[in-house]
Amino acid sequence: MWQNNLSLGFLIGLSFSFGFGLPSFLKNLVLFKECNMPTYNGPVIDDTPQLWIASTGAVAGDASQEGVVLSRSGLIFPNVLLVGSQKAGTTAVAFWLLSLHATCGGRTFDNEPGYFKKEVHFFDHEERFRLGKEFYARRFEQCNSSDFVIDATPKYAHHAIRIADFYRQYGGLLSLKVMMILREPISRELSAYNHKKANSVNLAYMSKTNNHVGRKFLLKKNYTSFDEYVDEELVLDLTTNSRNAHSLYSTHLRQWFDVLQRDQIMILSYHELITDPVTFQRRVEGFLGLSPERGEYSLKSKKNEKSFPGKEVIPSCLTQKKLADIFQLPNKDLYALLAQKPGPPMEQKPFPEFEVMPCYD
Ligand SMILES: Nc1ncnc2c1ncn2[C@@H]1O[C@H](COP(=O)(O)OS(=O)(=O)O)[C@@H](OP(=O)(O)O)[C@H]1O
Repeated sequence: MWQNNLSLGFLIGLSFSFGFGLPSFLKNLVLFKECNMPTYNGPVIDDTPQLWIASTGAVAGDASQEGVVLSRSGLIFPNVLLVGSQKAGTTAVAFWLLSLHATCGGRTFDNEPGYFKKEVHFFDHEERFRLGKEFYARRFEQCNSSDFVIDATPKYAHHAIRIADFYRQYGGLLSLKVMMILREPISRELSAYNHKKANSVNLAYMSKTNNHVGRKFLLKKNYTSFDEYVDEELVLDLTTNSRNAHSLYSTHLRQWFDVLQRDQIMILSYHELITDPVTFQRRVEGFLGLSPERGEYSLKSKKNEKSFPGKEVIPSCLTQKKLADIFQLPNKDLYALLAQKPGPPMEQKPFPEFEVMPCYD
């Protein structure tokens, strides 16, 4: 299968087509000329597009001691962002990635909720963003020997412009890699509803979650069903393109495509994650330049089977039809956008159209 050979072939092909000898580019890590960190003795590279190629040279488990990802300001920021979509398997993918030797995630302070290690919520939480670059970088100080520093905050999908401005200002924009997993919108919305419902009914969880720091994922009111939630809240969010319109993917992707080179962005399919996790994993490995995992933890398809009062596993056909009508044009727009702007070689082409889940009458 081409996917199985993708990572190595891609690395070798790119390295030679861009004039990098394989051994040297494996050593080259992202560093910017303004940076003056005493711990780094490797090459100083300007912030040019070639850096993207250089940074793909890292090999899982081969994170050298000099493998520091430094920004122009001398601070460590993530060089890999998994920006969503919310409820599209980002936790499973982040846990897999963070289990590899070459990767490093955030750490938490004070009484921040534990899941802030996976999702740092810097760009999407105003009060955290206002604390500035040092606040963000402090969470990654322990990553100074990692090739890949990862923040997997699903709500970053909405914040392309802010994120690009930040990296443009402090360095690293051209070597940043962004991944986004897309899930059929109605099932994504149902999953989000269930998540909010679970948190709303689970008082123990709520009291554990730090109210001040963690923005809670709760229902605005105690809806009795997905139908009611759709009618009273979701339709309005979607038709007004509110900040909760997470499933209007093309709107967000257009912004990402404007601020980054298309090859810096990998669009992945949730359907593939659940039906063929090995191929999904190979794509991510190829994109990041990780060698296919060597006995390390691998990505597995594992649905959340937790049950709680009020959980709904399929929507009513009436509600599904209502949402299908709303998503029809945005989905078409998404397929056209992805066809028009093809991504890195390991991305699925054409991007598979979403399959609607079963419903009940
Ligand atoms: N490994 C794996 N394979 C396939 N599917 C998985 C996997 N892990 C989680 N899931 C399903 O993904 C949904 C949760 O997505 P996220 O982790 O992105 O949620 S969150 O945004 O971080 O809250 C949630 O979907 P629903 O079960 O439909 O709610 C999970 O079941």
